[in-house]
Order: sequence, then C-alpha cells, then structure tokens
Amino acid sequence: MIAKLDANARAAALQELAGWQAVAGRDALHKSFKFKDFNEAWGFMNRVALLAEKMDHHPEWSNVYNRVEITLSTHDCDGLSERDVKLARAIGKIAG
Ligand SMILES: C[C@H](O)[C@H](O)[C@H]1CNC2=NC(N)=NC(=O)C2=N1
Repeated sequence: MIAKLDANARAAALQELAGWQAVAGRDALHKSFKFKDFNEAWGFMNRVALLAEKMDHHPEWSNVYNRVEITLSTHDCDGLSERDVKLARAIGKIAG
C-alpha cells in the first residue's frame, strides 16, 4: 500500500509545484492548462498519457478545445502520495 503524504510533505509539494492547487474537500491536486488550440492541447495530452502509462500513475482529466483540466490523486491510498508529486513535476516539464 502506498503511503499518503504527511502534512509537511503536502505543504512542500504545494509550494514547489507552480500552479497546482489543493482541491476543496478532497486530498488531491488540480491545475488548469491552456494552449493555443486543440492541436496543442491534444499533443500535450498525448505526451502526458504516454508518460503516465510508463509511470503507472494516471491523471483524472478533461479537455475542452484548448483547455486541459488535470486532477492528481492516488486511488490506492485515497489521497496524495509521492507518485502525484512525481507526475505533477513531469507534467510541468512537458507543459514547458
Ligand atoms: C494496478 C495499477 O498499478 C494501479 O491501479 C495504479 C495505476 N494507476 C494509478 N493512478 C492513480 N492516479 N492512482 C492509483 O492508485 C493508480 N494505481
């Protein structure tokens, strides 16, 4: 069973991860991404999807035209874990 982040690690993650915010009423992180058009958004999603599969850690997400909404949480522990922080960092690098 993967461990949930403790309060300190959670606060540190929120400080480190630019643009990611805590979700109200849920132990999860959320960020909205906006691109030039659908093509850019889909390209981003494609890269994130391949990475997520490689990391065996998957986002909850939705897309409307040039916007991608991503929520990260670890279902195995019903909250935030180090896996979410790692995926958020990797997504940040992809988004540029
Ligand atoms: C069996 C498989 O490794 C697990 O179900 C993985 C897959 N991807 C996952 N993604 C997320 N976000 N949380 C999980 O707990 C999770 N578990």
